[in-house]
Amino acid sequence: MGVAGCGKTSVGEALARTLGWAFIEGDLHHAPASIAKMQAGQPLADEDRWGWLDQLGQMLRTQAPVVLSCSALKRAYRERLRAARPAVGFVYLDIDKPLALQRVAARAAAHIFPASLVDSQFATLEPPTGEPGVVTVPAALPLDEQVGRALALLAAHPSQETDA
Ligand SMILES: Nc1ncnc2c1ncn2[C@@H]1O[C@H](COP(=O)(O)OP(=O)(O)OP(=O)(O)O)[C@@H](O)[C@H]1O
Ligand SMILES: O=C(O)[C@H](O)[C@@H](O)[C@H](O)[C@H](O)CO
Repeated sequence: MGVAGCGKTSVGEALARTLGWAFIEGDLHHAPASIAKMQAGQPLADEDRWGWLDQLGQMLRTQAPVVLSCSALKRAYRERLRAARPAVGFVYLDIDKPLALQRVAARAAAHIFPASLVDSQFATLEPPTGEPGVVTVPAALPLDEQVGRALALLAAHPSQETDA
């Protein structure tokens, strides 16, 4: 979990590969209207995200063990996923705004998400610090170290699946 550009896809895929688990790319399950909204430079609102979160929650419930990439920016969004799958764990990829902007701008031409929306991601973000079943991983660390830290969460909570 985390804002655009924090590394959800990169870390999630690498973690799933290491574990031999399936990987679900949360961005592929946004409604077409939500994709269009982001492409038009408008941030998603709660109403755009509830149905998407419920769909992802159902996938967590039925396809576990699995690694899912999902922004899950607000506590209420994470609670929605926890309600669907109580054993879910979260890998919070902690990134600062300059690095997120740099990463999102670098890939803007090939991606649904414009750099102009990065500010809104940080405005929406409620960091999960202090919530149970969360590991915070700096987004600037090398990938293999990030995977190692995510695995440590699973070692501490063996029944936990991971939402990167
Ligand atoms: N640990 C890392 N070190 C250096 N670069 C990274 C790291 N993780 C990801 N990146 C780079 O940052 C960019 C964004 O990564 P990625 O697409 O995985 O993030 P994301 O959170 O899934 O983004 P989004 O949700 O906006 O699609 C990519 O160009 C990726 O190669
Ligand atoms: O909740 C959201 O606002 C979205 O899920 C975004 O975070 C993006 O889809 C993603 O990060 C960009 O690729």
